[in-house]
Amino acid sequence: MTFFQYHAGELHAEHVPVSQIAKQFGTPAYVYSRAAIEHQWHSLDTAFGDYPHTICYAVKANSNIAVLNLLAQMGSGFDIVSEGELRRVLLAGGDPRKVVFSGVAKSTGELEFAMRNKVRSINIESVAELHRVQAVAASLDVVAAIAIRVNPNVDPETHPYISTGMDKAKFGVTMEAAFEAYQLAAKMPNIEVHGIACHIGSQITKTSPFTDALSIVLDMVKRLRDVGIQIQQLDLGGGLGINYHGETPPSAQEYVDGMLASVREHGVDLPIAIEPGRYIVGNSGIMLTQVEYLKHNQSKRFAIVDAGMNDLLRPALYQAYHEIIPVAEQSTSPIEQYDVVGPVCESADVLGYDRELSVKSGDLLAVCSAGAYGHVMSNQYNSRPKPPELMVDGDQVHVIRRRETHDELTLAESLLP
Ligand SMILES: Cc1ncc(COP(=O)(O)O)c(C=O)c1O
Ligand SMILES: N[C@@H](CCCC[NH3+])C(=O)O
Repeated sequence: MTFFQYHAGELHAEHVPVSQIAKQFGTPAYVYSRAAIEHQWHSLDTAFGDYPHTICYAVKANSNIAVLNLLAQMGSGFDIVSEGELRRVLLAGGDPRKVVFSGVAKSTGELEFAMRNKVRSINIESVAELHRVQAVAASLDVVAAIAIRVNPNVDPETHPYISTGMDKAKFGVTMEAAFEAYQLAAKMPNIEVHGIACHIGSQITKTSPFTDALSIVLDMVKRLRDVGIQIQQLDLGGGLGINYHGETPPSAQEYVDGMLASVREHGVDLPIAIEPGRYIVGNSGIMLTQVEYLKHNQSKRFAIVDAGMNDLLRPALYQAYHEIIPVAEQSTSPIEQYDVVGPVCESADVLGYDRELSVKSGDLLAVCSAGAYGHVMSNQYNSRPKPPELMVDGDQVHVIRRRETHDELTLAESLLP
């Protein structure tokens, strides 16, 4: 189901013509669909049926407080990786008792903040961190609930930059070290062993890496049981992929069914938490951009647009493919093959190579599947203000982050005395 569709030759976001959004708010701009976000979240939630579960949306994928608020209202929990993300969750009305805290480098200050706000679980990524968590909890005179994020050494078969569950990755604790770390944690006075966590990577388009990792996790849960350590929650991470360019990832139901079959088979039917990010917001957003100039040389044609790698980094960083489609379906311009490039002074500033487009200067284009790891990874390189974020809800458009101004770009800077 898509909430971005053509009607009468015009791309719409829900009921709003996208050209109208561009006219009112300018370009570049991120446009999200509320109904799409809700649909994706519900599809995962209902897939669990009455099996005890918490969906801990991965805030890093899109951390706009309006998005978080929407999810909090639906009952979502959150996966965070920093104090900043926890502050956003709290601002958005999220429940800290449904928050899991991941990340390899949690500072003492961040741990204090998380403990003061009573997050559900601190997902420990090293033995050194376990010692720090014990020390911080003791200094606050609290008991911190933890999970150990294990690294099952499973290949998620995705881009190497977004693979996290193999032994060469910095994430998590190897299985052998985790078994020992749990026994150490069980003896620590200010630690409560709550769960086990595992996240093997992102944009995973097959079920097998998830079930392979899960069966390793479940074996560990049973081993821990045998030494008297009772795990209360399985946090199975995020990573479910989406369709950017013809991928066919498992559906929410297939993904969840795979998990439930596995836990039942192992006799370990504990409550499950998952940490989906991309699946919920990825295809719920587009980035709108306008063609500034067309240009060609002997070997290439370029459609030079007003959005660059600073606005959407994924193509430059991961060679990620995002569909680029015209906002007006019909055009009188000839169809040509273009590299769609941005204004930034870098050769990697390409949103898409060799795209068949019929465009002229002034035309609007939509860069699809931009709702996850889009605005959150944007930056002001080349002193370019960040684009606005707009949320369409039926026939309404809400500004959920206004366009940054040029004045704001230098606000935190000062001249030498
Ligand atoms: C610990 C953790 N949880 C959840 C996610 C969300 O991943 P995705 O957006 O692929 O669902 C990530 C990012 O890969 C992560 O590092
Ligand atoms: N930023 C990545 C995903 C990273 C996931 C973080 N654990 C992307 O855009 O695909």
